[in-house]
Amino acid sequence: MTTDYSTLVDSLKDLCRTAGDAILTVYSQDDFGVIQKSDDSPVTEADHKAHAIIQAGLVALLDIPVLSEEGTLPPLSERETWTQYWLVDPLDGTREFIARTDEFTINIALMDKNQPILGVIYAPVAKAFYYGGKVLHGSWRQKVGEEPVVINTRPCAPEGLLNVAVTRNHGRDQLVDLIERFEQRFSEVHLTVAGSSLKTCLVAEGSLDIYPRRGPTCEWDTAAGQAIVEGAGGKVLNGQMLPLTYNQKESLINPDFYVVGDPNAEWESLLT
Ligand SMILES: Nc1ncnc2c1ncn2[C@@H]1O[C@H](COP(=O)(O)O)[C@@H](OP(=O)(O)O)[C@H]1O
Ligand SMILES: [Mg+2]
Repeated sequence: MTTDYSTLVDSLKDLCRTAGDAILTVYSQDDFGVIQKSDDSPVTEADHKAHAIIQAGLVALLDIPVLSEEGTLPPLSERETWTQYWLVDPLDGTREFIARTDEFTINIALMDKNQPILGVIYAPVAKAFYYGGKVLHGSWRQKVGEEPVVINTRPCAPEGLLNVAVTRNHGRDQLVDLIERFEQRFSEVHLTVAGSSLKTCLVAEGSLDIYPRRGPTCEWDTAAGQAIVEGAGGKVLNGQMLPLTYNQKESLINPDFYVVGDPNAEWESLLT
């Protein structure tokens, strides 16, 4: 059976809207409960509500396994048998949600042979979608109620400005050396702080050049963004300058990675 990816993406956007509204209902409360998970990261009622809506909605769309931050993690022996699966972060940027910065997202990736082939990211406060991937032959940004706009990454030249996406939270100390190297190579380096997968979206739409991430993240934090940035002409590289891999080990922790808008720029000497 062939999949109609354009129809599928429309349904994914509807599902994100529904989950986003549930997240915003919690966000509008003066006081919502925050629980610390075993990895010491926070989780709220909004994460759980979004997870339940997305899990049920995805299975109804395409009945393949769902791997979600708020679901159960099957052992690798079971996950290895999957040819396709949904990889989901129902609320990426929970710390942003708790700090009320508005910069949190829903992330849904369709994985095929352990590669993200389609991604949808939704920012509920901005009411903005980013979506795309190789099966759609491109990537787009769309505000609710408006037409989609094609997005492309931008070229990056050593003599010019380098605009770098950085996390607002822990993990910035590991970037100090790298940013010094950037400052030696580029005439000007500008840092843009943003929460969640929005950093990858800013590279995908050509607003920024690179999002370096050192320190732990999980596969559901990167998969949808990777599909989108690849559809827009960029790449997500590990420290060996190879694409990130998925579903290859028991743990879903990513290595350090670099989202680059211009894959032809001379990154290797800077990043390795
Ligand atoms: N110690 C840790 N282990 C695993 N992932 C971590 C982590 N610390 C941060 N992250 C990941 O970084 C994401 C947030 O990135 P940022 O701070 O740049 O917005 C978190 O997403 P969640 O909010 O979905 O948990 C989480 O997945
Ligand atoms: Mg999350």
